[in-house]
Amino acid sequence: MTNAGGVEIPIIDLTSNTDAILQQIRRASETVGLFYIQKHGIPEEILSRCLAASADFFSFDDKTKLALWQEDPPASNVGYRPSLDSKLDPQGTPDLMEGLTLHWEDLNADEAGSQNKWPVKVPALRQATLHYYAHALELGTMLLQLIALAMGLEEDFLLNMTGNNSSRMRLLRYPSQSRDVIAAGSHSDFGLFTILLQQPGMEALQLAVPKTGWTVIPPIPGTLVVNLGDQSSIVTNGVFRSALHRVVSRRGPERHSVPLFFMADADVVLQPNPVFVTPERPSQYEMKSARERLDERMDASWAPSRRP
Ligand SMILES: O=C(O)CCC(=O)C(=O)O
Ligand SMILES: [Fe+2]
Repeated sequence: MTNAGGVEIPIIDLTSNTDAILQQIRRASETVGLFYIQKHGIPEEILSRCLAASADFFSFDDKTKLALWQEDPPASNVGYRPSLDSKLDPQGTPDLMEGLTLHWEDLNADEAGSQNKWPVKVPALRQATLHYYAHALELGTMLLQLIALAMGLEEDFLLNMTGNNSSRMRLLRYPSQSRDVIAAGSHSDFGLFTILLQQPGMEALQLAVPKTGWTVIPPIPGTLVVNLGDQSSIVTNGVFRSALHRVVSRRGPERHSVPLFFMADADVVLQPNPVFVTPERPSQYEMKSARERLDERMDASWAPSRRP
């Protein structure tokens, strides 16, 4: 457990007994929608190499980065977007981070056929990010099963929603700051859950905790953060909470992070599982496809295209 402003956020040891893991996932998911995992099996150097290659990419000039331009979704969901191009909180100020979005491809597949946009000037980026992606997908598969069991559903319930691997990874850089600012607006993630790799030593992520308010979720050595997204709330009719979070950049150097979003496939119809719907608790969500819901959220948070 770590105590964040009076709230207990578990650090779940993934090598411990399954019942203990499920109990901790369930409790965290019903209260704050976020937990840490440790002994997750991904070697430290895979994480640090991914962050280092990402930092290397972002250090290049705008021309190099803008060559990887991501068209407005839904036309495209891979590529580069500069700072101020999204409003994760549609009522807030534009987000300060720049980002390169990737989707899964096999490292051994021919790069020429890749749907990702890779910078020719940073050849090491592909290997470093896909290495981490491969490990994180394995971990994500395990989490899909554990979270489904923690929901009281069949082990394969969430896995079956993600058969096409609609996951997305984003490499993010937050610029250095001369004062504390909201760098990514308050939001919940759109998918089932997110595995978040944070740069060691930099406190910036904050979680809205009921009755407590914004609480820092610091990077803890040897751990990764897992936060639930809206699709997990929908499946459980609101019993599992999607974590409301934001990023506050502190005065100081730039920061890097790598969220990996696990999402239901676009054609999956999202609705509460019947076990969560009772006469006392009718369905709180309209039946819609994952694609429809994603498009709605993207439309709301995507600032008008500023392609230079
Ligand atoms: O950079 C972070 O720590 C969080 C980023 C985030 O919340 C997001 O991209 O959805
Ligand atoms: Fe997020």
